[in-house]
Order: sequence, then C-alpha cells, then structure tokens
Amino acid sequence: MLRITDFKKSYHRQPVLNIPSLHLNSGIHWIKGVNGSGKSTLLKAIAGIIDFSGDILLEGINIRQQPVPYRKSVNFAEAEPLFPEFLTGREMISLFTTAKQAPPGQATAYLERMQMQGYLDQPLGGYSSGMLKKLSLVLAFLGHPTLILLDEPLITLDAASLDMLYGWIREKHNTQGTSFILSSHQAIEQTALPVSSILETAHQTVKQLPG
Ligand SMILES: Nc1ncnc2c1ncn2[C@@H]1O[C@H](COP(=O)(O)OP(=O)(O)OP(=O)(O)O)[C@@H](O)[C@H]1O
Repeated sequence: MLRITDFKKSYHRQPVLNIPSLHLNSGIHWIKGVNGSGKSTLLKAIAGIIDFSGDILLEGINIRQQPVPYRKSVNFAEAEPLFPEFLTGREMISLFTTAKQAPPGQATAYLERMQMQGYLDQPLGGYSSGMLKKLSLVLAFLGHPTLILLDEPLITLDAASLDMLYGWIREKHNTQGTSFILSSHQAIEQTALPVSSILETAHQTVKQLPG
C-alpha cells in the first residue's frame, strides 16, 4: 500500500528522520515514539505537506511525479488542527466535501453521529479544542481516500466520541479497504482496533513491529 525509500528529513540542517526503506501493507498502523522522535514529521511528509528527500509511493502513485492524484488519495487530521477562525464548521465541511468529492449525505451522517449539528454555524474561533478535534476528524473521513493519517486522534475526545471514532475506523477499513496510520502516546487495545503493525520512531528512524 505505502512504500517509502531513501527518506531523509532535516529541519535547519538538523537531521530528524532517515528511513532507508519502509513498506506498509493495507491495514491499520499505529505509530508511537517519545516526544520529538518524528511521528508528526513522518505523517506530514506522507500527507504531502512538508518537503523531504526520497520517495513515497501510495498504491504505486508517486508523491512527486503525480502530486494531484496522490493528494486525492490521502486525508490527514493534524494533532492540533488550525482553521481560519472566521469560517464556520459548516463552511469547512462544504469546502472539504467539494475538494474530496464526498458523496451527498456523507458529511451529515458523520456530523450527526458526533452530535455536532448544534454548533456547526458558529465561527471556528469559538470552538473548544475537543470541538475542533471532532471537526478535523470528520474532515479526514470525507471522500474515499486510500489512506487516512490521524495525528494524535485520541487526545481531547470524550469517551463517547472516542468509541465513535474507533467504530468509524473499523467501518471505513472493513467496508472500503481504507488504510490508517495513527499516532498515539496511549496504547491502542486490539479489542478497540485491529492493529496490523506498530511503527516506532526512535534514533532518527522508524522500526516496524508486528501488531
Ligand atoms: N517546523 C519545525 N522546525 C524545526 N524543527 C522542527 C519543526 N517541526 C519539528 N521539528 C523538530 O523535529 C523533531 C521531530 O518533531 P515531531 O513533531 O515530528 O516529533 P513527534 O514525535 O511528533 O513529537 P510529539 O510526540 O511531541 O508530538 C523535533 O526535534 C522537533 O523539534
């Protein structure tokens, strides 16, 4: 599903990640590692929003040579989402529905299940961190991506929303074959999510362990 080769990333000439080769099969992958070990950097590179050297291919689509089809195949929810404060939740949903060519009714179903209808018309500047998190997660599920990247999706969610999110991941994976890479500092129980592999960032590289 995802193939990374000769990957190198530095910030201000300071090396952060060096991954000679990494191949992920279709599945749900959990990325863990201590603070500052490079989890967000790896997810942002796979999402195509930061520069790096090397190659990333998703189902054979090269991030550099075919950037538009590649970006259409990947959805990303950041750890601490930042949205324009003057837009409403409904406007963000509308933008992403168009950009991701989401089928009619898809967003509404997610919004109802997360009980977000009551504040969708408020400007995002007034959203709490949990409300922003839920919005970013709904946006990441829109359309039919091959891969969904979720950076720290579990933080700031209440227990009911967390159960809902686990259900969405299982459902999207089982019904559409969507793969996931999600970072989390807290352990993910196999009963909540069937984890195919664990990726551990340490010593400027990534080690893959069985799930
Ligand atoms: N924009 C940036 N400019 C400079 N250095 C950065 C930048 N972003 C990340 N870094 C550095 O890269 C390294 C990896 O950071 P990254 O955010 O990827 O780690 P992380 O594993 O996601 O951390 P955390 O668990 O704390 O979220 C850190 O040393 C960090 O200081």
